[in-house]
Amino acid sequence: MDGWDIPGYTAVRELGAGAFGRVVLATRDADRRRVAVKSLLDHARRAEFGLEAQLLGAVRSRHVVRLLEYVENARAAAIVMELVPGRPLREVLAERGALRPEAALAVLAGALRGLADAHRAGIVHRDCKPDNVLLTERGQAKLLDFGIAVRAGTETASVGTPAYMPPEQWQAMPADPAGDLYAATAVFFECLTGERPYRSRAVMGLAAQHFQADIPAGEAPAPLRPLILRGLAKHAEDRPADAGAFLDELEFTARRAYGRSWERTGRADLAPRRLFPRFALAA
Ligand SMILES: Nc1ncnc2c1ncn2[C@@H]1O[C@H](COP(=O)(O)OP(=O)(O)OP(=O)(O)O)[C@@H](O)[C@H]1O
Repeated sequence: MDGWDIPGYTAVRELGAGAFGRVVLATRDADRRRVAVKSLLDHARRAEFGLEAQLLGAVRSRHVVRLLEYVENARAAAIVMELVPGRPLREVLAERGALRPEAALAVLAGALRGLADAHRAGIVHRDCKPDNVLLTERGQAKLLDFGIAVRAGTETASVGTPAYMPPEQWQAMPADPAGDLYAATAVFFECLTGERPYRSRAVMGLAAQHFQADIPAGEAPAPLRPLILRGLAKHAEDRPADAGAFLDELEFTARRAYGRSWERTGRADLAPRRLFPRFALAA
């Protein structure tokens, strides 16, 4: 593969490319283990990339992709991760549009579990969106891409993905876990309806909608509207106290509306092997 210079790893094929790097399926030469390697293309961003690896390495969670190693030398820098056989939620939404409510709830539950573990480690993800949620073969959601994550309380310029960004992130307020609950709810809304909550094409128009527009909870199935209203509350203090508290609300609501096996039903609906036979990453 062009430009591949990560000692100890052999590239197999590209999995995805981002703004500053690319993610490659590779094998670890020592034991032939298959891994995902995110390598840096823009070396001016080495410090940020190192921080991404450090923050990812600080999170221990079944719902966050696991860091195996950070490789750095004069020519290259690479984040070596467990390979998650699955598909990005973005792809699944593009193919299917809205998901059934139980599947949307399973995605939100997985994202909240991953975020709860990140928050427990003092880290705010700041970029929860369908591109950064992988659905495993068993239909579980795993968070990835800690590229703009920071320690809670850090002040930075306003960065993020406009469609999912909470009002306080637009205002460059110190990073707060409550912002991740907002972004996860925007993703949940998209899973339920096939649309983002706010759709202005102009960035400033989108900002205004996040700040002022009525929360479009009416587009979601009636039993789930309270979750949308809580998670997309304009003010952080009106959202659930933390990801764990939001999970409790979710579980209570889901069980009442869809019965005790809502999560099993939702995950079965998301399991890529059944729905997407072309997917063969694990083979
Ligand atoms: N551990 C992994 N296992 C399997 N696939 C992965 C893994 N990590 C990343 N990918 C794939 O690579 C894509 C890009 O990953 P990631 O978002 O971390 O890169 P990025 O360069 O930061 O991208 P962007 O700039 O779009 O945020 C993901 O959407 C996913 O499809």
